[in-house]
Amino acid sequence: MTTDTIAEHKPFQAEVAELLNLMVHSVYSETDIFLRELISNASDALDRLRYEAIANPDLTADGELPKIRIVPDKKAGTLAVIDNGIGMDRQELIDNLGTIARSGTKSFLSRLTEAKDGAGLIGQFGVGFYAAFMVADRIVVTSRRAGAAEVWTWTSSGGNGFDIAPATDEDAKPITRGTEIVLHLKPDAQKYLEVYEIERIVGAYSDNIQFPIELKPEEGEPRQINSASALWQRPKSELTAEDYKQAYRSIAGAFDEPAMTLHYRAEGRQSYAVLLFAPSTKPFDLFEPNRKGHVKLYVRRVFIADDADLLPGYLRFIRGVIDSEDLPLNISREMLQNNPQLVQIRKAVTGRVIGELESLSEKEPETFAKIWDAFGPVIKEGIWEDFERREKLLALSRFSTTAGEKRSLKQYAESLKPNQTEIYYLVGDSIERLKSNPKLESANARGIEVLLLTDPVDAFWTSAPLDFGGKPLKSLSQGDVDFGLVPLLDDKVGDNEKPAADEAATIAVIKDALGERVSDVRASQRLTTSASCLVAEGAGRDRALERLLAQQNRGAVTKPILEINMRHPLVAAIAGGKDEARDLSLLLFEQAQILDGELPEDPAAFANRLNQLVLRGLPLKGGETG
Ligand SMILES: Nc1ncnc2c1ncn2[C@@H]1O[C@H](COP(=O)(O)OP(=O)(O)OP(=O)(O)O)[C@@H](O)[C@H]1O
Repeated sequence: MTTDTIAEHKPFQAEVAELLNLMVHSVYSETDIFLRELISNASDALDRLRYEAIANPDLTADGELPKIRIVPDKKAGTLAVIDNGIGMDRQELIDNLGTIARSGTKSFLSRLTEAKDGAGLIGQFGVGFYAAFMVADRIVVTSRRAGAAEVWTWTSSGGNGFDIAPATDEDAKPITRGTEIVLHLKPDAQKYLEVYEIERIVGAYSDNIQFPIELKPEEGEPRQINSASALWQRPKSELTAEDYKQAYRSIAGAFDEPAMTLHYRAEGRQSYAVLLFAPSTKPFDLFEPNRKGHVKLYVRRVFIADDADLLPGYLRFIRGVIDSEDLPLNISREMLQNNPQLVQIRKAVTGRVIGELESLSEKEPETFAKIWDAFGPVIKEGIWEDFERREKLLALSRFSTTAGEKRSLKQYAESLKPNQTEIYYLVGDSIERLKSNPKLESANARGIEVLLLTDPVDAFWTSAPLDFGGKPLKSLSQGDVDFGLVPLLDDKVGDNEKPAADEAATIAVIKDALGERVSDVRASQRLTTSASCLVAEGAGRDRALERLLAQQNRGAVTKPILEINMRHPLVAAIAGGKDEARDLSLLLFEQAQILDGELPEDPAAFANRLNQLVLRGLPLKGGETG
């Protein structure tokens, strides 16, 4: 160790600099969270030490008990948070406190810059250590990696980077292992030196930290200010809703209320305690490509991993802890992957979570609606992925339909029309656009309910063969539909009328005009008032899925089928052998594209054609329809 502190100066990664800029010019009222973040880091460091010491007991051979200590110093205007955890060496200080490795940081930062409710967003992202710059204008971190001789000091005043230097002997001596973080508080943050303020914040955010948190007042002995119990190990009967809320906030680092809490102990072939929560708001990274879960694995109260795949990807929004009594403590990360005990736990807990969601949906539909609004699109991934639980997940799903909002398939099944044997849906970009889609006309005329699906994931899960209660799910933009046996609500409307044109002749003319643009032209069962629509082959992909895949360059769009309404005057005009038959045929095709949210291949030619027809003041045969 040297007392010669030649500091090396390093810049922050661009994202950190941007984040710090936001922190320093903070507009957030919730500055309290800085302490929660530092305590949470200290607790992680103690967890990691305990974990590493399983393989390397020397690390904790000194017998020092794990703890976190908070030391306010009014004279110096500093607040210190000290832990005797794993610590950081020089490189770790540089890497961990100079960069943000998390994916999605850039998009988060731009949202943070725009958002009014910054604190809520910070909670979702967990800016962690950097939150301390909301209250401090200078931060000094002194750390000794457990087992190492060297102690390093990291110093920064925000903005233009940090200095890293060997700690002076005087600074190094008191740190046997772990990290000391000294915040030089800004003038307007001096309140954080008050004992009652510190106690209040720890009580609110960090009471469930498993390690003792001690407060060392300027006068008197240090005393513990949290309850330091593994709450999930305590019996349910001892715990209040408030306890659970606090536990959720401290385990998940969240600000919202849990919408669902699941706490139980499994006994039998395996024993483990489970404490899981469903948040009531959506985190920012829900749709990040790496779909990691947030359930922490403990073994006999020792933290093992927070990415152990304890639940399937479609339940990745669930937060909490699973604490096993049977797994070996020295289980390695590689072993976690295929451990048969964990596979069993995963299966059982997944079943419990889904069961709990089911019963919540029945007993507290409004609370369930919150979860569904935030995470429905994620849960629906499971319909596609989890074959075994497909029917259960379908039953859990809620839909916007032509009959109302938040409808379940059970409700749908209860309101089937006479002779209706299928469950119908339509996939598209927006509810408004779907509602005006001509493919709904014939279903509407019969009062048949149709699910209107607008989440991107809907195009995928619907491509699996699905049925609910023995009724197949069927797309209204794919294959044939036959509503023939379902009576019309008002049998004077629409499709009981006699076709105005000769079907075979009309279709031949249109086919000739459209050539390669379509794979077929057919008379439609779907339409009552509109002239035409486009559908996909029954056996192929739905048009919405094709469009989505084509946008991502993952597959070519196949040719659609043009369906025409034989009772429509435009169609009749084609059959009338008018000179305009070709233009009218193209128009039927292009209209249908536009109604599906697509652009005609040649918009200029389309506009031109339309203008020509309007100018000619084409006399239409039959009555005017919509
Ligand atoms: N007291 C500490 N002891 C040891 N390492 C620490 C300590 N504080 C921070 N670190 C290291 O610095 C890293 C960055 O901390 P930071 O709080 O910014 O993010 P995080 O803890 O990884 O994420 P989050 O705050 O979202 O949980 C941590 O992952 C950890 O490796």
